[in-house]
Amino acid sequence: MAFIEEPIRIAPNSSYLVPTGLSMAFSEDYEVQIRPRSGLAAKKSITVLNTPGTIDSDYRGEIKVILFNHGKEDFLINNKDRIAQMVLMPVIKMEFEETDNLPDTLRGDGGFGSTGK
Ligand SMILES: O=c1ccn([C@H]2C[C@H](O)[C@@H](COP(=O)(O)OP(=O)(O)OP(=O)(O)O)O2)c(=O)[nH]1
Repeated sequence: MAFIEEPIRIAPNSSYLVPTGLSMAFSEDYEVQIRPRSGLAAKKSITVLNTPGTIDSDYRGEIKVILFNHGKEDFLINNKDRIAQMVLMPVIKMEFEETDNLPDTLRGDGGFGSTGK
């Protein structure tokens, strides 16, 4: 069944919420991540805007892919085109504990280029 009846056109410098026609259920110990395809990025400057997109284990709606066209030409999507890739990833659950004191490290609060180029 075609869920993209008409080709989708993404203009340069624009994003589009692309329907996949897919819904899924999986264990709550996992998430699904949506990632760009490197070929589309390298050749057409098409990427996934929110990469990696998160599909929660309790989500039952249609999975959608937020594509962004960084290129100079319109990007056309037809039914069954391969526009992104999904990866099943384990989720590590943790509990937070509030404190005023963190253990010391050499780095301390240095970041954002503090170690040089
Ligand atoms: O690229 C994406 C990202 C998310 N979703 C769906 C599945 C996901 O489980 C749900 C919520 O995503 P997320 O948690 O990233 O969104 P939010 O902005 O935090 O919204 P919410 O308040 O619904 O959690 O939307 C997609 O279909 N594609």
